[in-house]
Amino acid sequence: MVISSAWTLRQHFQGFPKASDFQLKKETLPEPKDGEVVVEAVFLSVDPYMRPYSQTKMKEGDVMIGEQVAKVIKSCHPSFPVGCYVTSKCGWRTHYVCRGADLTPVPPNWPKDVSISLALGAIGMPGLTALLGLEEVCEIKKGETLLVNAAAGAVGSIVGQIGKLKGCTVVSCAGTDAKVAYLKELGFDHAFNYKTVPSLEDALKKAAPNGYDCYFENVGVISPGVVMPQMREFGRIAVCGSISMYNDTTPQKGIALHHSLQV
Ligand SMILES: NC(=O)C1=CN([C@@H]2O[C@H](COP(=O)(O)OP(=O)(O)OC[C@H]3O[C@@H](n4cnc5c(N)ncnc54)[C@H](OP(=O)(O)O)[C@@H]3O)[C@@H](O)[C@H]2O)C=CC1
Ligand SMILES: CCCCCC(=O)/C=C/[C@H]1[C@H](O)CC(=O)[C@@H]1CCCCCCC(=O)O
Repeated sequence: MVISSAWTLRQHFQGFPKASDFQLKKETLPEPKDGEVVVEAVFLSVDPYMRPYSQTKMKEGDVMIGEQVAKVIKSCHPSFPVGCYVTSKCGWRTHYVCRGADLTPVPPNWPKDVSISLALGAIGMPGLTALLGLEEVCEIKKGETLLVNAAAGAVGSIVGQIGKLKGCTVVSCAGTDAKVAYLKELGFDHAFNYKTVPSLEDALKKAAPNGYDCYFENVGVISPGVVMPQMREFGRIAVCGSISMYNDTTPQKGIALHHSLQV
């Protein structure tokens, strides 16, 4: 018998999420049927999308959505033997009975010195988002100048690193000096703290006097009025997210790049 603990949404978030919006519940799991497995969570992910998606895709009392890296502890599916690792969208819970068809295997040749948590990060959804945004949306090319914000985050840090691998000049910003130091460690060409620079406009101009070919927008805090005049002719903008707005209780006024983002 396996008892699962699950974090549920006690009530929809109003503004910034609070601990009291969640409730931990226990549940006794049934035995797996043919084609099913029981998984045990190893790593859970907490991602920005959960804030807006909870509003539209969850009802109060539901288990929090999310992906996890998990270990198979009981199996009735030949492709997922006991002991193998998988990624699974089974939310914030310790254990779950899943259909094998809903699981993605973590490759068995995963390097021993690389944490499997990366299957939720650089090698998972955030890394793929970075790759797709740069290659498919921005169609980035060698020699171009790329601007990325939330650059120390799961998506932004991969955006900048792919940009460097592609031979681009990477201008990055983040919200603390410690993060800016990390961006420099990653080898990004320019990094600044957008909260403390005297003028965002000047910081962007100083880093790239000839302007930007690509802008990977994660936050929604640099106003279009500042960034648009600094885009080069035929420049491309990937509006990946607008995290600074997810906790807003009233929509922000003015022109924004993110207005067509929907969940
Ligand atoms: N379109 C898609 O398919 C996907 C879009 N996304 C989007 O990409 C963006 C980044 O995601 P991800 O890298 O996973 O995020 P992380 O949680 O790794 O990083 C988020 C960072 O955003 C910055 N930030 C700025 N304003 C706020 C705010 N008001 N509240 C919280 N954080 C803020 C902070 O960095 P700092 O201190 O530097 O300001 C924070 O650390 C999000 O907008 C997300 O929704 C993510 C995955 C897929
Ligand atoms: C205005 C909201 C913008 C949110 C942008 C964002 O962070 C999107 C992330 C999704 C991306 O499109 C690809 C994904 O896998 C992200 C999460 C989608 C999860 C849906 C979860 C539903 C569930 O588990 O039931």
